[in-house]
Amino acid sequence: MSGEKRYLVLENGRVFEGVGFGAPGDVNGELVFTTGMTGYLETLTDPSYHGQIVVQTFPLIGNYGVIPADFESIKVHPKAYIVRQWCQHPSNFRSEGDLDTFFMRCSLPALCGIDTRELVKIIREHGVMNAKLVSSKERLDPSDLQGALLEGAVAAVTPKAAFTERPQETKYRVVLWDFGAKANIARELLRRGCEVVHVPAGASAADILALRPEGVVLSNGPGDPAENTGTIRELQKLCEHKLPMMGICLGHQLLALSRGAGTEKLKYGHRGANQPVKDLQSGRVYITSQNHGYAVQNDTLPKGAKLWFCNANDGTCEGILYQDIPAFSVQYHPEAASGPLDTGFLFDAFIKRLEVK
Ligand SMILES: NC(=O)CC[C@H](N)C(=O)O
Repeated sequence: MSGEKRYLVLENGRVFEGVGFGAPGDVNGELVFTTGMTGYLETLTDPSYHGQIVVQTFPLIGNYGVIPADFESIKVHPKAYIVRQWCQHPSNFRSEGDLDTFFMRCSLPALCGIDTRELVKIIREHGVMNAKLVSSKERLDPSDLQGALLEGAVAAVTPKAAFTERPQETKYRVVLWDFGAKANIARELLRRGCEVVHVPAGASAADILALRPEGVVLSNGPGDPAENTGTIRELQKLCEHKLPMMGICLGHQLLALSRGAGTEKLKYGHRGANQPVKDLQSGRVYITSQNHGYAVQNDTLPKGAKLWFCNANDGTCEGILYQDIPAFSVQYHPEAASGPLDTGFLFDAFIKRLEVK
């Protein structure tokens, strides 16, 4: 642990002075907060956080240590990590160490000892903004924080080449279009007898069809969905083949864009494990895990796309049921990890569609 003074500088010039831990180094990124009380390992290893500085609203993080079996990918993705307090003596039979040692090993600079409640209130009022974590008072000038910092995010986390995961007994072949997929998406599919062929973001519709899948899952991923113009074009072509499709988070946004809908950046996004979404068919509300900054605009849904779920807090689009193609998509994470398993039934609904094909 460095124990040195570190400064968090916000785009609006506000500075928080705290104590550094984890790796040394100055970084900048988009500052976002997550409200999950647990699940910090899943958050740290979720590729959708690529390029962001993540603040945990829960004041004490790290109590159950570092458990590699809970990771959602093999890497830590945020640029920096901010907590009120981290636990120096984790207690859990599965733990392999503490956060500080882990962050030093994976080169993640972190900050503790600031008033995270005050910081989160600023983000909520001002909206998401850029920030930097620096260790010298000489670097407090925020003028280098303007503009988008997240361009090309998907390219940084998508696999370089296709690879396959096999279940004990294969019933179906599913392509997972992998924009930085969380591991639990593949686990949910494997558990249901799917061979999962991960394909990189740059795959074409023809590449995917050549694999002869029974269905396609579009994964989560980082950054602004609208910048993935090549993928959106290929997705449009793929839709003509009427394969069963399921989109999750970024995958949901890309599918909507390929059908002619628009996306927008939310003021501060939804990140946490207790986001309520309402099923507009049944009226039932589910508690879901979420991590996104953009959303599909409800008033841009094309003909053939029906709003299925909306966020019970702010009414934004949380899911679409397509009627002209055999596809549905959700803005939240049915694979949870971490978070409630309420909506795991969506994987069963997808498998059902593979059966009738
Ligand atoms: N988890 C995700 O897939 C996030 C999608 C997209 N990058 C967003 O922030 O909205």
